[in-house]
Amino acid sequence: MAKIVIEKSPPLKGTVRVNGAKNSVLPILAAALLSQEKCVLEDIPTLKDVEVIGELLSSIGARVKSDVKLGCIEVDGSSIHHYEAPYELVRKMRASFLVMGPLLARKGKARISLPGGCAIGTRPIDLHLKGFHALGAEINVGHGYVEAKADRLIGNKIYLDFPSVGATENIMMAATMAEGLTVIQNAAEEPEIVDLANFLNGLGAKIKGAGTDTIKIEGVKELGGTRHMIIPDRIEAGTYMIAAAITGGDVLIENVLSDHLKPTIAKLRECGVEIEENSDSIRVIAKNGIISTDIKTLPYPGFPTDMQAQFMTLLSVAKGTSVVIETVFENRFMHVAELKRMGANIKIEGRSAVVQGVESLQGTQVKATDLRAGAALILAGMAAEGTTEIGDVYHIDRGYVNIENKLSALGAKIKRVE
Ligand SMILES: CC(=O)N[C@H]1[C@@H](OP(=O)(O)OP(=O)(O)OC[C@H]2O[C@@H](n3ccc(=O)[nH]c3=O)[C@H](O)[C@@H]2O)O[C@H](CO)[C@@H](O)[C@@H]1O
Ligand SMILES: C=C(OP(=O)(O)O)C(=O)O
Repeated sequence: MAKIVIEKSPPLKGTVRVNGAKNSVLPILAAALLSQEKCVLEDIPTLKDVEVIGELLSSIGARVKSDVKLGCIEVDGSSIHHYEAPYELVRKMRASFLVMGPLLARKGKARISLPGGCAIGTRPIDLHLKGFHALGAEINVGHGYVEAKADRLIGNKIYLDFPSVGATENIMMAATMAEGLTVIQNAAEEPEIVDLANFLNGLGAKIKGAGTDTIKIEGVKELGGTRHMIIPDRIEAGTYMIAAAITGGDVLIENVLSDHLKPTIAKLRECGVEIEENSDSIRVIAKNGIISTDIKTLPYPGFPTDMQAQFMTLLSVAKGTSVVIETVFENRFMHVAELKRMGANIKIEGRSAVVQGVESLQGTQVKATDLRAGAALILAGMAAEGTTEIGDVYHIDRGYVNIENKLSALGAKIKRVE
C-alpha cells in the first residue's frame, strides 16, 4: 500500500497550478449522458474519481475517450442502452448517484445502488428522491437499490429542506427535458452548480438563476453537444494556500478564481496571512506567524466544509485558541484524532472543536480517513518536527492531482513510497 512520507518543510516558494474542479467535473460528466451528441470537456483533472465515473458512463453505453496529455475527455452519449449504476462503482464514489437525474430524463428509468454513509456522515439522498418524485417519477427503494421510473417528467416547484449540492444538481439535470417549468427553491449556490448550469445551457437547456437560491429550468425536447472548460478547483487552491501559510512561505497559485475563495481568503487574512488577489492567480505570503480565528462551515458562500480539516491543521499551530464549528456534515472531525496523535491540542464538543494552538506538531504514523482529512495530515506533516508517514493515501488521490509532486516543486520534503 502506498504511503506519503513528509519531513518538516522549509517555507514553500514558487508557483503552483490548480487543476479543474473535481466537484464540477463529476456532475458535468454525468450530465453528458443527457446529450445525444458528443461533449468535450477541458481541464479535466486526472483523479481516481474521474476514472470511476468514466467507467460508469462506459458501463451505461456511452463512448468515453480521454486524452490525458491535453486534459480532455470526450463523451458520446448517443448510444446509451443501460440504466443502472451498480454497487461496485457507487461504493467507490458517492457522486455516481448523480447519473440518476440524467438517466431518468433520457431513458425514463434508472436503477442506482444506494450510496450509504461515509467517513464524514450518513449522507442521505432523501432530497434527491423528493425532487424526482415531484417531477412525477415513481420511486422504489429495496435490496440496496433505488429505482425511479417516469414515462415523462413534468416540471414542478421543489423546495429543498437544505441547499444540498448533489440534490440541486440531480434535480436540475432531470428537469432539463421535463415538460414545462421546474423551480428549485432553497437551491445550493456553489460555483460548481453554476458550472453545471453553464454546461447544460451549452447543450441547449434553458436554466436561469444558477448561483442564487432559486433556479428555474424550462424543459426542452432534446439536448445537443458542446465543448466546455471546467472551472478551477477552489478546494485544491485553498489547500495550497494553507500549505504556503503553514510553512511561512510565499507561493503564487495559478488558475484560481478568487471570487470562489472569499471565505478562505478572509479567514487566512484574519490569521495574519498576506494575500494578493489577481485576475486568475493568488499570491500567499506568510511572514509573521499564524493568529487564531474561529470558523463555521456553511453552504456557499459560507466557509466550505471541504476546507475545514485543512484549516483546522493551520489553527492547531496558531497563536491562541480557535473554535471550529461544522454545520454541514454531522461527523466531519475524523482528522482530529490523527492531529492529536501529532501533538495538536483539540477538544471536540458535539459539532464544535476547540483548538488551542501549540508551538509545533510532531511527526508520526497517521492515516487518511477521508479525502480532506488526508490533505490536512499532509499539511500537518509539513509543519511537524521529524517524519510523518500517512497511510490510506487512496483517499487523497480521489481529489488531488500529483499533490506530492506539486508540493515538492515548491520545496516541501515529501515523497510517495509504494
Ligand atoms: C461530488 C461533490 O460535489 N461533493 C460535494 C458535495 O457533496 P454532496 O452533494 O453529497 O453534499 P450535499 O450538499 O448534498 O450535503 C450537505 C448536507 O445535506 C445532507 N443531505 C444531502 C442530500 C439529501 O438528500 N439529504 C440530506 O440530508 C447531507 O447529509 C449533508 O449533511 O457538497 C458537499 C457540501 O458542500 C461537499 O462537501 C462535497 O465535496
Ligand atoms: C466530501 C468530498 O467529496 P465527495 O462528496 O465526493 O465525498 C470532498 O471533495 O471533500
